[in-house]
Amino acid sequence: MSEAVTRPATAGPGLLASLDPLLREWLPRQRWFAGKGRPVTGFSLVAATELLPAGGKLGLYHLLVQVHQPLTHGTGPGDCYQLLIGEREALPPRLAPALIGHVTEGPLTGRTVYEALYDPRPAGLLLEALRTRARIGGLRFERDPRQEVRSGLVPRAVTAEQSNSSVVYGDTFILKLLRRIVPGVNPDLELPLALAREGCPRVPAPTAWLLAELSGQSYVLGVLQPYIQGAADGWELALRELAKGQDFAAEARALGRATAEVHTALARALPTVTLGHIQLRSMVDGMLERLDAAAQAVPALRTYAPGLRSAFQALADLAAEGHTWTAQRVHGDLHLGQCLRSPAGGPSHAFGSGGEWSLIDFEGEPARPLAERRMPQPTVRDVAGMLRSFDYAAHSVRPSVPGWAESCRAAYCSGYAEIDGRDPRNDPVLLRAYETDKAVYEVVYEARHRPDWLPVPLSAVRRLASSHLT
Ligand SMILES: Nc1ncnc2c1ncn2[C@@H]1O[C@H](COP(=O)(O)OP(=O)(O)O)[C@@H](O)[C@H]1O
Ligand SMILES: O=P(O)(O)O[C@H]1O[C@H](CO)[C@@H](O[C@H]2O[C@H](CO)[C@@H](O)[C@H](O)[C@H]2O)[C@H](O)[C@H]1O
Repeated sequence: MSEAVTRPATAGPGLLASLDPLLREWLPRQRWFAGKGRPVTGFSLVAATELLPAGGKLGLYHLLVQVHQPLTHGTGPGDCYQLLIGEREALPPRLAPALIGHVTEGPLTGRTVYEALYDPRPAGLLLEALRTRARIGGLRFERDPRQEVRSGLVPRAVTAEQSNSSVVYGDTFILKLLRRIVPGVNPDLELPLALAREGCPRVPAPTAWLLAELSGQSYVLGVLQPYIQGAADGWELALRELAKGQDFAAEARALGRATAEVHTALARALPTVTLGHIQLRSMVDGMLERLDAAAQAVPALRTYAPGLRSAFQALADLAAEGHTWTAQRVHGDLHLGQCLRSPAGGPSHAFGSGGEWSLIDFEGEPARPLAERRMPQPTVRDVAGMLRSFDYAAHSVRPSVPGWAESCRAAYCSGYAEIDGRDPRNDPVLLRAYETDKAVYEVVYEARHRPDWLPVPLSAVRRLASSHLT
């Protein structure tokens, strides 16, 4: 493994010529590929780092690749993706699912290339580099010096549906490699670090992270954090209870408390601002623009657009009357799948007693620009995300359990108020606007990624478009 920290970072010329035809076919099939539905017309190499030399038993490249695609609106440089590419003479059967293809062009002709994150040796090499705080070409492997990482922890790929890709090491750490990368500070590292500084026990503190320095710009490529052993996510737990016809209100209330604890710590750690008329107007304009774009992309949304617009307009009207709201850094894409509960009485690392809720994945909505994801926002945004999630769970089981979502939604808001002192339901116009914005996002997300699920957010759209405030 020592070669990871000593090998110079140069990738052979023509590498992309070998990979191009294979990536065109493979990339759009990946869950984390954000450009689905638009043809891939080419690639350019942003950076290539040779982690193990090509042509031997196992060659390994860390690549940042820009994918050329026609954009929906205008032109642009195309999204940049992080890839860890292995190349061998042949793949052992255990790696068959990781196959990208057999190379027929360029310098790797005759070799087999594959997704190397799912191969224990390359995955182990990344951990070793983080452990030893290696510098390899433009790659900087950083570690919190107060947190130790044992060498030799056995890697295992996470197979869950993800927007990025993760590997668990010895049930001790989990490394998330970000797939679509953008220059700048990534909230998925920034916010957990800030929360760790505040001593907030609700979020696993980053142990180590991977950065790239390219042409004077910094990119966050990955984050290693303690793995919560035996944890179940809120989505799994909710569906389990629903299947038994069981109420989930006590857990929902605990989740409301956990959310408020994280919000309180974020407000202490990072600046808060007051949103006045001008900021509110531009926020509402953003919501209206997203709705228009969504209605363009998903025809089923069009008939509800006037009703949905009224939810945003009501917020603009309040702002025009002089109402102001406090904004702060928030999670930005909070839903049941982002909440992990450690087993009662079981191991939970440094997270206090067993059976506690933790929040993960502070990346925000991956499709939104980084600057927008890092802007202070009303905390109601996260609350709305969770309320939507209870609704999602209730709509995804048959037979339905009457009143289940409503009881969770109420309990969650009560739990939130127990910590924060303010009940999100006391701000109905703001809450409806954010729930509507989220449901519109979900319609687009489902149309793009899981068309069978489209009826779930559409049912909320129907409700939100016709709900009139009393
Ligand atoms: N600290 C952790 N402990 C245990 N499991 C985790 C932890 N962080 C993430 N996971 C698991 O990995 C999955 C993906 O993590 P997440 O941060 O949501 O990635 P993505 O941004 O790719 O969706 C989660 O759904 C969860 O099951
Ligand atoms: O994978 P991410 O955490 O980045 O989030 C994206 O995918 C989510 C689905 O996996 C999506 O969430 C939507 O579906 C969930 C059920 O699968 C539900 O609990 C959420 O409330 C609903 O928004 C999320 O929106 C998307 O950004």
